Amino acid sequence: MEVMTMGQYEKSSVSELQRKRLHEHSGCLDHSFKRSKVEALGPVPQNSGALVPQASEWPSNVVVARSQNFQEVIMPLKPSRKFSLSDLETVNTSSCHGPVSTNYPSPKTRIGQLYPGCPTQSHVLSSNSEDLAHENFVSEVVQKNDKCITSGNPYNGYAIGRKSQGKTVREDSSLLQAYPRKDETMASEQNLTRVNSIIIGLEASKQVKDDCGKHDHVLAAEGSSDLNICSATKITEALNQFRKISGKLLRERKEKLEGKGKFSVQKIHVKAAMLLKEKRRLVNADGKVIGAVPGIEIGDRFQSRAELVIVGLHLPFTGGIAYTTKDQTLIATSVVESGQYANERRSSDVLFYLGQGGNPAFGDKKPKDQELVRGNLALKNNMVARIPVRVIRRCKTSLIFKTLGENSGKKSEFIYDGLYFVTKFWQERGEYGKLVFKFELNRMAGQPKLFMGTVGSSRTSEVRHDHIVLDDISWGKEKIPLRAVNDVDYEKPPLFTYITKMIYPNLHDLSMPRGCQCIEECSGLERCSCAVKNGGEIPFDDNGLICSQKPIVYECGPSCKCPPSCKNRVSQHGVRFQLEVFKTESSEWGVRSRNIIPAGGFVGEFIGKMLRGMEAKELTRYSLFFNDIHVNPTLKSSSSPATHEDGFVIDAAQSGNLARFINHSWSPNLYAQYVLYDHEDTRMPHIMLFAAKKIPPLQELTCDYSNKDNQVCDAYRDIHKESCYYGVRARREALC
Ligand SMILES: C[S@@+](CC[C@H](N)C(=O)[O-])C[C@H]1O[C@@H](n2cnc3c(N)ncnc32)[C@H](O)[C@@H]1O
Repeated sequence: MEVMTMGQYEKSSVSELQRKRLHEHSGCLDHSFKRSKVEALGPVPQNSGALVPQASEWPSNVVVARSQNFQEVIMPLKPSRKFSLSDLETVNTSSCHGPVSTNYPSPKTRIGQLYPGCPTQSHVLSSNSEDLAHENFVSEVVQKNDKCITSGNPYNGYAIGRKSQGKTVREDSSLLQAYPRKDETMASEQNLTRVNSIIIGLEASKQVKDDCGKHDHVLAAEGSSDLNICSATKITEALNQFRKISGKLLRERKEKLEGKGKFSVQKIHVKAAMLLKEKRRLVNADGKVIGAVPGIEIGDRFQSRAELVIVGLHLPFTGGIAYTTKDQTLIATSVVESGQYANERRSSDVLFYLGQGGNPAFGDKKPKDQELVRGNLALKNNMVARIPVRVIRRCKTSLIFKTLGENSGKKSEFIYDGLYFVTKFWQERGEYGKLVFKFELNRMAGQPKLFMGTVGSSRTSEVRHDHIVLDDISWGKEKIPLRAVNDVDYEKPPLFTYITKMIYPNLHDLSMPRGCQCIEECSGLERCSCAVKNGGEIPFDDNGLICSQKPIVYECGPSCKCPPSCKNRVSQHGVRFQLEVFKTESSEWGVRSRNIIPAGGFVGEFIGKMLRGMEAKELTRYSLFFNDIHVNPTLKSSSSPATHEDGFVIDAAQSGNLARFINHSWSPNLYAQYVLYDHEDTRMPHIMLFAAKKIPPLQELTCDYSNKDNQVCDAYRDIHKESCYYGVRARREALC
């Protein structure tokens, strides 16, 4: 029944109440610490009075936490139960500071975050060894068998070490995430299992099970000496040095220019960073740290990209994806969400990250398709190996940094958001009409939430907190998940069966067209029979954008000899843009894209059940019928408007796809193009929707269903004329 402390506990700031609570826990506390038997893990600082008992005397089931002032509290754990964060709730950690002391939430309870996974037979000790004493909140987990010592900073995760011949060999690892703050997410056994498996994934070949008994969370990491210096103190020092040097260089440059002419602050930053590199003052200089960087916490803010380099969080000065080589495989270590590119946030935990390359605004002279190389390949490898990547977000800030003795007037800073898993990647058409890679990154569970103030996550807006009511309305049937967002109420879109191919009437004999004989890509030359049907041309450009509207476009089909990549196969490949269903202001559902859609870009097919008009007894709000006498000669002339009974109807009420949510507008940004490729019945072509003009992200996608250009028509064409969401009937904008 006693609270044990080490070192300065007598002078500790643990309150009476706290003592009492600790006291209550102390049933199984071993009192046998003896100063004479200290086995320090390094030189002991004067003021620490560190006591580290010999292994044989380590009490079982205790935990020692360290407070802000390096005061330790020993707390008992009940035998046979796992350590719980509540055991440490009372530790006095009233304030703290970190490498960039701007935005730390109260560290209360965090100090315990190191321990939840410790097996009960382990001891959790603090250490005041010199190198640890300079780090804030460092504690150590020491295993009883005298073989493994796990030490770490509860703010950063673990540093891993081993006990060898009575000496501690510090082999730090930055591979672990910090455990969550208790008040947000309790570190659970599940979390630990996950974290363990990450490490195992990362360091499988280095696992030191033999040394460490059965505790596979104790692993030797590579680059140990580098990682050792990754402490908060080292980081703070490096940052201070950097700010000093870059400040001096900036002042000199300003003086030289005497207020005239411009200079690049970024270049000066790079120069200052290089000077520090020469002095070997950079942290994680080789960029090999995968996972959390010791000494850096979620929420740490940095003033420039150069500072990310200085602290080893993200090494390239400009590139968005940092990667390293591990076992001869490229592995991404970090990405910066700069807000400059078409990255999108699905939520605060899900990021769609644009791959690198092919962007004329950034190095590449001409837009081109992105390739699966360098950072893109690395991110893919992270996905395959389930290796997390650090995410750093650029934030718009109201903070004015007062470095250099003056207001730098910074409008943005960089904030460390934590570790993310790459969960998916795909190709789509980018802003320049070229293929780009998109990676879906999901924030690892169990990390502290990011309190970021205002964060500019995308080029257009601040972080969006869309209320996602459904992750994927296609239930995995489309290549890209199509989420449903509802910021109006909590309703989900109406249920229907999602299909990706048309359902045709049973009786109808759909004959396959004769395909072209082109072995390679089709071209507009006469020998391509599909091009001939298209009037001697391929109706799509090299970027897959449709060149002009036609009564019918003939794409190459299943009986053509050309490859699937043929330029004359576009709409049959399905949805490429990141589309979503959303609740509109009129409380109906609509569709929009999270990407820019270039003019002529293919958006989707109106899919449903094809019915003979006569069979479609009632038209629903999800019915479209063909009303084009050029396409369907069986229809009557336009002077006597055709009804749906004359031809065919696509009904998407029961079974359909995303297009069933596209609304009508008199000023649409999409148009319907008839396309044939897998059958040749002109009475029931595919209805493919293409962008009539460049459509900015998040603008509602609309189509004119009023049979305006002898196209598709919905059952409500007359209603549209009277009551349309989009106001009075406007003059239709010219198609590009
Ligand atoms: C293909 S659905 C579009 C999705 C629909 N908004 C929903 O929530 O399911 C077409 C139906 O939506 C409604 N609608 C679409 N555009 C409209 C508009 N501009 N004005 C009024 N109603 C419209 C009509 O009821 C129409 O029949």
